[in-house]
Amino acid sequence: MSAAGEGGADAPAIGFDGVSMVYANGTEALTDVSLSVRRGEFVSLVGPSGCGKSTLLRLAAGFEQASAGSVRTDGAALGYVFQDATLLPWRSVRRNVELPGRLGGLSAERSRERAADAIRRVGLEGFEDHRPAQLSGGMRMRVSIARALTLQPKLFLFDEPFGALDEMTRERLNEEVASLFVSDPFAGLFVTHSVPESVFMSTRVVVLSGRPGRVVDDIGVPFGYPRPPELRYSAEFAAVAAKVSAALRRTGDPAEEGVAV
Ligand SMILES: Nc1ncnc2c1ncn2[C@@H]1O[C@H](COP(=O)(O)OP(=O)(O)OP(=O)(O)O)[C@@H](O)[C@H]1O
Repeated sequence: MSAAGEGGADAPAIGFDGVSMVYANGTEALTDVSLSVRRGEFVSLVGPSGCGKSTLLRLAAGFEQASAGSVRTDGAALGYVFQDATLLPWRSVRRNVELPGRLGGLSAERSRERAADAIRRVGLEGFEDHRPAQLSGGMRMRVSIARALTLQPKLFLFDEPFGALDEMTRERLNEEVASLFVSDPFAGLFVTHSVPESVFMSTRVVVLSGRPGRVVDDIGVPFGYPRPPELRYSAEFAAVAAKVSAALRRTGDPAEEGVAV
């Protein structure tokens, strides 16, 4: 059972309480997950492949209904960035980014303004008239982030958005998303298979067990923002990453081998 759009001024942007999820074919994806994320918190979800990370995001977005427990949001605007940029190939960058505003009933002028602002925030000024095929993978992902930004999300869901990118591009995009978070703190829920990425981005890293996923650890990351790129090479950073890796090892699932450390 789930209920969305409830809670007072101090309510978390997203709260899972005792959530279990069994798909119609009988696959048990999640069991008894309780977790909440407030604005100003950036929470990464890590865990073995197939442990239900994407399922949690889909529940947060209301794309799926939990089989048990409750999923509550504070009703504020939500942004979702998928693993693939999922752009319309025949539309320009500008027209891709304008799309959610138009579909959401904004005027053409307001959609244009929001799109221009979002394109500037992700550093794609000058590429407005390009089509997706004319962009690099990293730029396509920036378009996808800009498209979500036009909704002015207070809850931002990221489903392993940078997994397909090379390391340098991925690190740059990590820094850019972190700076979007600093400039207008949303509640972030970020799925990744990369331990360093989870630590670099987050205020907390939540570790899920193998399927059916349940929370096995919730590790605070004691660094402020903005985070300099060199942070990744510090002893303090390595210590937090080691904690996350150790928690993943405790999940005892062979799929954990797929987790980059
Ligand atoms: N619509 C669906 N119907 C049935 N089973 C599903 C459905 N969606 C996901 N599953 C199953 O639920 C489990 C959890 O899937 P989910 O995609 O949430 O895991 P994940 O942790 O995000 O995986 P990965 O890390 O590999 O992306 C998997 O076993 C998957 O096959």
